[in-house]
Amino acid sequence: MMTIDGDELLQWEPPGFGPCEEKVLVMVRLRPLNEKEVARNEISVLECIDETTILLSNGLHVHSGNPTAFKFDKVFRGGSSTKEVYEQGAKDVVMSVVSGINSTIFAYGQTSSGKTYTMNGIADYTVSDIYDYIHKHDERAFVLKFSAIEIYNEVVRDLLNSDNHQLKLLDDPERGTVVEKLTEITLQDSTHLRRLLSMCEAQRRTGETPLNETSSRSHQILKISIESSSREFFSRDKSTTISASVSFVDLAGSERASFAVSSATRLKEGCHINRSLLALGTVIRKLSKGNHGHINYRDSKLTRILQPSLGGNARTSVICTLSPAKSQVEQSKNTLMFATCAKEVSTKAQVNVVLSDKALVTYLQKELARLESELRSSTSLSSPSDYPEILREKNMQILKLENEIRELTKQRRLAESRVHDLLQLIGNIQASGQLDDNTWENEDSKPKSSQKVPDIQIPRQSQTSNIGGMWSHDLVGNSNRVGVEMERSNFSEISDDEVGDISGNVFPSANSVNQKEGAAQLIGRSVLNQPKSGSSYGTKDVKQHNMEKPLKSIVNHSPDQHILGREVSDPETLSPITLELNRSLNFRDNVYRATEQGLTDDVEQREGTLSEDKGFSGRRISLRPKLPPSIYNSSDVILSRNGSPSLAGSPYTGKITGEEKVTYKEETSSINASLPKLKAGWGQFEVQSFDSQVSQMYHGTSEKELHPVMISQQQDTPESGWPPEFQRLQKSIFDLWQSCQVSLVHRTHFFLLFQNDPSDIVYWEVEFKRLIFLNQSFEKNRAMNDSNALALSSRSIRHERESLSKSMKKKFTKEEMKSLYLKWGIEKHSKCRKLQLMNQLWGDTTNMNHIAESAAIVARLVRMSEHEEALKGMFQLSFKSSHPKHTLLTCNSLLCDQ
Ligand SMILES: Nc1ncnc2c1ncn2[C@@H]1O[C@H](COP(=O)(O)OP(=O)(O)OP(=O)(O)O)[C@@H](O)[C@H]1O
Repeated sequence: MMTIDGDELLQWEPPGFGPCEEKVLVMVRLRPLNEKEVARNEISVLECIDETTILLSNGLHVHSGNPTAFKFDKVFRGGSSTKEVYEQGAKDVVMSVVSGINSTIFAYGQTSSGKTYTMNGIADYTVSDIYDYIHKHDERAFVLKFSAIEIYNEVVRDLLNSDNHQLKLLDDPERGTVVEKLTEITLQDSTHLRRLLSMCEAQRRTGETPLNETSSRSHQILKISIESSSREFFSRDKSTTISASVSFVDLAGSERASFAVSSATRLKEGCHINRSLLALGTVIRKLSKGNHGHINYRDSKLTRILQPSLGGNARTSVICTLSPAKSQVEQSKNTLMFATCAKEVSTKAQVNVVLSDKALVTYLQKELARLESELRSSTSLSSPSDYPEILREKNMQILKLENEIRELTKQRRLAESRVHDLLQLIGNIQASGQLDDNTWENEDSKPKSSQKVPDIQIPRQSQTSNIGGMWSHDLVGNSNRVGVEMERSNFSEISDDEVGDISGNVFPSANSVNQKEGAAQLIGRSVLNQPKSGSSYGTKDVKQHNMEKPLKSIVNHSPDQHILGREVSDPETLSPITLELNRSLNFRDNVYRATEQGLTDDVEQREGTLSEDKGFSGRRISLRPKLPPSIYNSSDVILSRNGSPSLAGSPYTGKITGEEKVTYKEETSSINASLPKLKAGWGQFEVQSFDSQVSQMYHGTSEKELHPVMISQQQDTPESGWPPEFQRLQKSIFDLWQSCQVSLVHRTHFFLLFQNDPSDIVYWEVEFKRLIFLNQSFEKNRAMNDSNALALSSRSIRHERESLSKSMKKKFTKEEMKSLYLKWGIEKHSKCRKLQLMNQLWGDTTNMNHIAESAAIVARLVRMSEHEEALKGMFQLSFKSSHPKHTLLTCNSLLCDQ
């Protein structure tokens, strides 16, 4: 048995963090002869001869006859106090609860042998120790809850609710058997808990039997649940919440019915008591044999409820109480037999870790890193000089994907031409006002009834996501997650309906379609929802053609087909980096979806005070995260997450605390401090000169015809030794962000993410190219005077600013806000000061301090400041080879890291 005490508790973890198999701890407690027994001149037939052995004699006296010795983990003689029983046996098991391990302690024995006497004492000492522990560990926040039931005549009752209702047992796939509608009270302090314990004692069914005037006629289960997490806002432990419960089970007397019975009521009780104890005994006996087979926990409510403690994931201890009196020798023998079987039962104790969303993201990141490192293990490249090699390798992968794209493009064309035919047909049908067999021009073109037309697939609305207003469309679709993503608002040529996943539903048989509605279903919303004017087919045709244009324009934006120095031979080939980025963002999208539910929960918790039932967010590591479908837009991401998507707040939060409000100054300085790292990193990374590329990328112009922004930047004096190429590129990006009205959250994410690793330059390049495209799209909209498209993008950034301004109050203290207004020159009595501030952010693209401060403010508002790496992992955009420690991504390492 492992010893856990005091401060070591939180560091304790079972070997390998996985389940730790251990035997049930079995103790025997002998009580002294009571007054009645003494009065009857009873003699003692039981004696503890050492700390682990008890002798039972069938004869007149324990030393006469032929005593049988029974050995247990611990035996306590009549004179032992309950304190000794607790300290020397029970404490070790019950206090596992504070380290996240469920534990259970049973009292088993015949009536009047001292079960209640022992359990009350043990519960009392446990309460003291738990609260002692909590006081010594004020770096962690604890939430304690209490519930209590009794099982009387196979009926479960809530001891904290006096209405006597019968409670149902439900089977929960994740939590096992749960008691429905059970009262669970959040504890304030030890006095509160003791008050509740007395209340349960008063509520419990007792009755008079010949052996015990206040005999407990029911099985009582008291349960204290403890959840704890670090109080520190940025603590490494914060992301891990541990949660466990300790149960105190005081069973009803194990005597035979006839033995203690004095009335019909007692007889009925005795039958039920015996039935459940018999089921308990059977379960224990089967478990003790090791060869488990089917264990029928469902034979009684008692065994159903106690299932986790019997061979489950709890640490379990059984205290068998005995009367030494000769008159009860048979009952004592039964108790000792039960104890002997219980000794052989094993459980698999396990730390119950509840992962916060943040920890879940970290976990997924690490898992990803591990998988990536496995993939790369053949090359094991690590130094910056190896980056070109990595790039080459990636290019190879990209070429492979490009081939796939070509193949899929062919397939799409084929499908389109069939859709074309079919639409024409439907056009005819619509024209004739009727869809009947005559519509089909000839028998061959008419699909047979109940026959599918397998290779015609309907374009359907693609799942789009628009996180922070960016990266919304996947042009190729889910089956081939390679495509080009671009900002929805700036890509007005493509509507949701057009951006399709060609792997839609298989066409239904034509014969089943005999009405216009049928036809509408047949060709799908994306086609029939076209404007009524003109032929729907014609419109679709044009739009399908347009759909290809952006793809081509991305490829063709550089006249000589150079993308990052790689020649692109096929005009349909996409930029490798675009492809890589897309893959990353799809991954990010998935992670966001996976965490969104928890994040929303987190927000709910922040907004209200901590309720009894919602003390903690987060998921148990063993549970699969639910993946609610979600479509993001820039305002959603800000409003619903209450912060950056990867930065799900604390697993345990009531209201935002003062600690949470990390000062704005700290954030700004941390961002400023990290800028030199980029500078240093630049030197190590072999980069091509961007000057020529950059100039060519602006509308295919030569260096002489630079964009005005670039020209002005070229005239700038380089600041503090930054490589001028990078400065120019970065400033161009800042300008383009501004002119393309790119989401502030995106700018901040990007700016904060890509500044520590020399290889990040690649992403700046990619971002630049993407922005060039967006800018062209913008220009086109302007040229076409497409006020709708332009208004849409302005609206989206305005919404974002409004959303950010709304969250300012929560994220900044009044003083901080005041000093921000002062600093940013916002008049004291002017209106909408928060919005004014938001409108200024990211505006001065020539001033690096302005940029860093803007990023710090936005980061603070969406809580992303210290998590660049986490976000980067989510974007899956690091070329860094994984650190070896990441390869051992087990729960164990996760916990250790925390
Ligand atoms: N170790 C002990 N030392 C002194 N008195 C004890 C001890 N154990 C039990 N007693 C006394 O014996 C009496 C019966 O104890 P208790 O009610 O705990 O028995 P029980 O096993 O719970 O009985 P039942 O199953 O009928 O509820 C009580 O008055 C209690 O104070």
